[in-house]
Amino acid sequence: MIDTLIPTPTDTAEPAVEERTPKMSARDVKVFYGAKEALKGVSIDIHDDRVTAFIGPSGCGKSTFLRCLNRMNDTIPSARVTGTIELDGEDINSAAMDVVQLRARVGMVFQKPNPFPKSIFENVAYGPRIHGLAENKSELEAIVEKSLKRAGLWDEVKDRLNESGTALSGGQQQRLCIARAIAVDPEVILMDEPCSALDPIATAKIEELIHELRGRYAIAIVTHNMQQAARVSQRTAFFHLGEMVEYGKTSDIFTNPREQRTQDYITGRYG
Ligand SMILES: Nc1ncnc2c1ncn2[C@@H]1O[C@H](COP(=O)(O)OP(=O)(O)OP(=O)(O)O)[C@@H](O)[C@H]1O
Repeated sequence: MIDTLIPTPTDTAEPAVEERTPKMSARDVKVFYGAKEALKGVSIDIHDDRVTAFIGPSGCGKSTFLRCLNRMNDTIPSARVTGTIELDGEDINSAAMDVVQLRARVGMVFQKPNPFPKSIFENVAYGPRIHGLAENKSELEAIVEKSLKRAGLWDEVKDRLNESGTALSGGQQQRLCIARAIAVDPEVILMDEPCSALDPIATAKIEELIHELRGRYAIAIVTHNMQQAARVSQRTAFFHLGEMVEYGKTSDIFTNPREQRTQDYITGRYG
């Protein structure tokens, strides 16, 4: 075992789910921004009931890869993606895939909380409404309540649902964004450094929430914070210079990595 400053990961008692079909499966995924190859052939499986963390130094391609998983790179004109990514065995880049539907099934929470400039209620109700998930007002209200409860925000906002989402604190806004993602009944939630704009107390709340949501959704999280990866995830992928260097149980990555580059990173030799 190597000496790191990382808390002991808590995934050791986790049952093996490798035998199950992965929720998402990426094979030889490359991303080019113009002529520059930012991601050099990443293959990884993402499972249900589990948090997968992507770690690595700045610019190594973590966010680029995360964005491939719900085709957010489509919004960047210079980006070109090759390789295959499947969701429940379906190719997400095929012409048959409805990208709006895909982004409901694979929701995303960004680094900076980005609620719409609308009421708290509307922030959560918008997605279910455009996806036709509620037949009437009371069904919509029930979805909003359930989503805010799952995001751990209901008690704080239930008496002010008509106030603007942007008037909430940063941590509350981020939980509102999580409620918004949950409201359309996703299967996967992608989080791109969801705590980097938050103070330690708000961060702890989001980490607790990730822990609670894990049983319901497959979660993939990009984080700069190795302690956070160790606390919240059961699987960790280490990226370096556009490659995915190592992927495995979080406890193995932080205590017994196979690759020298992973060891150098987690012991703070570079990053
Ligand atoms: N829209 C873009 N256009 C051109 N190059 C980009 C774009 N987005 C990212 N890149 C480049 O791709 C590489 C990977 O970037 P990416 O943001 O995925 O890394 P990261 O590991 O998430 O970094 P950080 O931890 O700093 O967010 C970097 O060299 C970056 O400059």
